[in-house]
Amino acid sequence: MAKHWADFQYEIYLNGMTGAVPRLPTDLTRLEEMAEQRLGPGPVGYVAGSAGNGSTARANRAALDRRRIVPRMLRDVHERDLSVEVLGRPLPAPLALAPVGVLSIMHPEAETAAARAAAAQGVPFILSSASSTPMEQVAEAMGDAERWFQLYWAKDREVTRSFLDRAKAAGFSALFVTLDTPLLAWRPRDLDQAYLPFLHGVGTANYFSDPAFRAGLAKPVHEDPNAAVMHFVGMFADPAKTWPDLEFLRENWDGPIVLKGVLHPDDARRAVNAGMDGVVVSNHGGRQVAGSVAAADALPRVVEAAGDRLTVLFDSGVRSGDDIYKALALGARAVLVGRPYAYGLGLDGQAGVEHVIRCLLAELDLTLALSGHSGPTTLGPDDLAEETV
Ligand SMILES: Cc1cc2nc3c(=O)[nH]c(=O)nc-3n(C[C@H](O)[C@H](O)[C@H](O)COP(=O)(O)O)c2cc1C
Ligand SMILES: CCCCCCC(=O)C(=O)O
Repeated sequence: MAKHWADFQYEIYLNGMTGAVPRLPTDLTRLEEMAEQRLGPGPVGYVAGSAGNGSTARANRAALDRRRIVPRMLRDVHERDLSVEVLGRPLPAPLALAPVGVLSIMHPEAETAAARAAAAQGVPFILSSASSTPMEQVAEAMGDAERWFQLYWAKDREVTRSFLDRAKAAGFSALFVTLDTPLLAWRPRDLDQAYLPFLHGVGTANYFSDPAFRAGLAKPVHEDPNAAVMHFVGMFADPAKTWPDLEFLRENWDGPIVLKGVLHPDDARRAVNAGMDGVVVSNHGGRQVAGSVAAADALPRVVEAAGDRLTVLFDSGVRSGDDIYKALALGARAVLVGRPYAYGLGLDGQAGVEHVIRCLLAELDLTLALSGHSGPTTLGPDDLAEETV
């Protein structure tokens, strides 16, 4: 029998009999405020912030909230199984941790603690290329657990090649290429505090440890760290890239390639033509295009365009198990979550990230069961109604 993630619920109640209550709230929307009180406005502002006046982030939430679940009754749900296959890999649940850069602003153990939490819960960890920890160290912390690598597609081809070689050698099985960040967006919350973590003594050890990156520096990183950061900022992504450039990645990566940040159905068709394996329907959690379409509103059209030719994943605004349910019902195979686990990390390290994963999946398990589903594979658009007001 598959694991019932919902058992976490009674674990919490039973622990309560000895006076113990969870260290973190089980309504994950409360984490941001707690994190801000604990960690201060700079780092949490960077994590919580979004592009422009925040309308894309709000639209992400509104698009999920507007869709309502239509539960079905009297369907045997006593045995449930949340497992799904994603990119040819069996996963215990339709969830992965999204790539989030420079996690050392949240916790000294940064990506290593988050990756350990993912491994402990059997959820894939997607490591950001802008991580504060070299990818080899993260891989070592994960043993043989499922790990995927997110690539910012650098201007310098040798840096990209070096990252791909390192990721392959470190056992990352899939490549997530982020397309929505050829430039850093206009982010007022960070601008008003003049806070960009990379320039606050944090750096990104993943780049700074890379031989091809270091070859482009006039002085070693420790002699001129700000110059190293500005070199990173200037080359981490490339606004000149176009679809034919994907050929280089296809030639240099043997495993699945997923394009992150696709919102238009024509881009999904282009992904198919370019030999890609999947897309993440995402607007980067509202952090890139101010005024963008909500990710959940874009999802059905991308799913339709992809047919069975691409694995379609989803992120942006997921805060609860019922949000995951809705994304799956709209056609996503699995969902990524970003900010909630970054706050969990900031508040309680590896345990905080595990708490976030377990809350999301317990709530998903219960929402499925209470709505008449034994697992994610039977969900479809008929399980949702859309509020029109
Ligand atoms: C602080 C922060 C840093 C991020 N860094 C990256 C990154 O390095 N690479 C990337 O592809 N996406 C990055 N993202 C975007 C996430 O992968 C994801 O798309 C987004 O967080 C999903 O929205 P959510 O936070 O509402 O779950 C970052 C997001 C946040 C909040
Ligand atoms: C200037 C470097 C930007 C890295 C972007 C990290 C990210 O994806 C995000 O903040 O969002």
